[in-house]
Amino acid sequence: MSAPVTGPVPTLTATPRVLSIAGTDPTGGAGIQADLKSIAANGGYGMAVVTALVAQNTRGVRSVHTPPTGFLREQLDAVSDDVETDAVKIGMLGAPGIIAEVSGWLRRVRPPIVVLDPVMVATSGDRLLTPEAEQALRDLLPLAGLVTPNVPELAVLAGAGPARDWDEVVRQALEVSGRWGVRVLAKGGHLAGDEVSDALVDAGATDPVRRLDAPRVHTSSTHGTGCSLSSAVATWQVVTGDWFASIDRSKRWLTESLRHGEELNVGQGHGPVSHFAGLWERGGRDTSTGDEWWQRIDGLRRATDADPFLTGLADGTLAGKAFRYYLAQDAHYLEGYAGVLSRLGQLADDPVERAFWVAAATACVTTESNLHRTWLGASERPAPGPATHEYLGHLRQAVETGYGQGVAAVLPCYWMYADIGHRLAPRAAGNPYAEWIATYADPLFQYATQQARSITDRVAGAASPPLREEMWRAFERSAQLEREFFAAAL
Ligand SMILES: Nc1ncnc2c1ncn2[C@@H]1O[C@H](COP(=O)(O)OP(=O)(O)O)[C@@H](O)[C@H]1O
Ligand SMILES: Cc1ncc(COP(=O)(O)O)c(N)n1
Repeated sequence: MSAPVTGPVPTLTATPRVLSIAGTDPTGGAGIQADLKSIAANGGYGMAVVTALVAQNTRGVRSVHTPPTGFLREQLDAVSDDVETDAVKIGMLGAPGIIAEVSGWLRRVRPPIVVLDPVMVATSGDRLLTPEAEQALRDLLPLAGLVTPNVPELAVLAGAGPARDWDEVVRQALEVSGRWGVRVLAKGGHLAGDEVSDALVDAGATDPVRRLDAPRVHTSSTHGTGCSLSSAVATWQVVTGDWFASIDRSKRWLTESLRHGEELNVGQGHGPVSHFAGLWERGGRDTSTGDEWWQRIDGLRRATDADPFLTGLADGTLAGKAFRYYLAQDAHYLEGYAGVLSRLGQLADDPVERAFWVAAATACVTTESNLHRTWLGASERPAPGPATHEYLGHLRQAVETGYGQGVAAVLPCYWMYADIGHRLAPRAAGNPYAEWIATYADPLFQYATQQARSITDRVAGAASPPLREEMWRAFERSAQLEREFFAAAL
């Protein structure tokens, strides 16, 4: 039974009204066009005041047209005379006159949330801020609640050369934060490595450096990532009131959008990210944590694919003895696994999820008895091997720690088998193991895998960052044990 609800009932948050003050990108990937998409994708209502009209595309900037500053003021006043703005995101400012105008407006209107993306140079390498404007931009920093420089921009703000590694990024961010009394989101997109780190740096806080890591997406579609991230953070900050939580949500959304950027097929240079990919896929705002984990175990999955047990299954050369050992272990495993699944059924609050786990446990028992009838003789029953023991021990421990950990721990057993089955089935046609492989390529099993994935996404989407981290560890450990389970047969 779930605990009775006590304390204040949270009210539904109204849609955040977010204003972007930035330059344009007619190809829609950066600047104001990206900001509006990002605000909408993250659940806000976007508004836009144009500082500069930029003739640019995914390959570079051709020219910049700056309307008179008096007209900029008219745009800003047109918004603030009429609309109550919950958050402002500031992007390309270009020149000192524009900075002065925006600074004056901020002092008059005092919007509650201000995120400043100190745009200086486009991804293409073209300057978007005149060198004379750099000092004026530094003077604007204290008016912002958060400043989001990339590596070269941070260096300019710190008055140093571009950082070459993460420690230097953090040092420069602390320096900028301390000197201007501003929170800094230091972004590591320009550094190398398979993980991309960002950090919320606040020199005056008890915990001055709070880091977030995400898997690096290997893509050329990185145009407008900074614009999109800062707009998302401004939007989430209205909802959460917590900078770190807002950055975490935004970054997970951005990583997913980066992953789908190339599918848009826009332009020949650095293409845009796909702001609405998650929305299109799931009809909701939550990001797919499962997809992120799946990408993180990419190396492990490749290694599993190359495992001699699996290559032997695919081409039919696997020794019958090894296969029979594997099946006997699988029978032990399924027995324990059915218990773990029914425990998940007891823990689930949601009736649809409860029904899913109970049905899954039943299916597991049926599969195990079929396995005995069709593949294993009654006499063949070696004791559970160390890999089987360890895997089951891990699953039982995870499910006893909590529903989220349990859900995450059982996911690899679905997903890795469904994935391997789907890919091996066509290659194995006609060989002695084809029938066994076909059970995992079966559409019903693929469908169950989809359901297990969406349950995981739902639970992880609602989880606190520490719980999500525990879920990830449970998932990753299961994926490793899945591989060891195959390897143990040889
Ligand atoms: N290839 C990538 N994969 C995942 N995240 C990325 C990638 N490139 C950039 N990011 C993220 O996008 C955001 C913008 O990063 P960055 O490239 O440093 O700034 P900018 O777009 O302003 O140059 C940061 O949160 C960064 O971690
Ligand atoms: C109008 C405008 N503003 C900002 C950027 C920077 O884009 P990025 O986010 O890729 O650094 C841009 N290219 N154009």
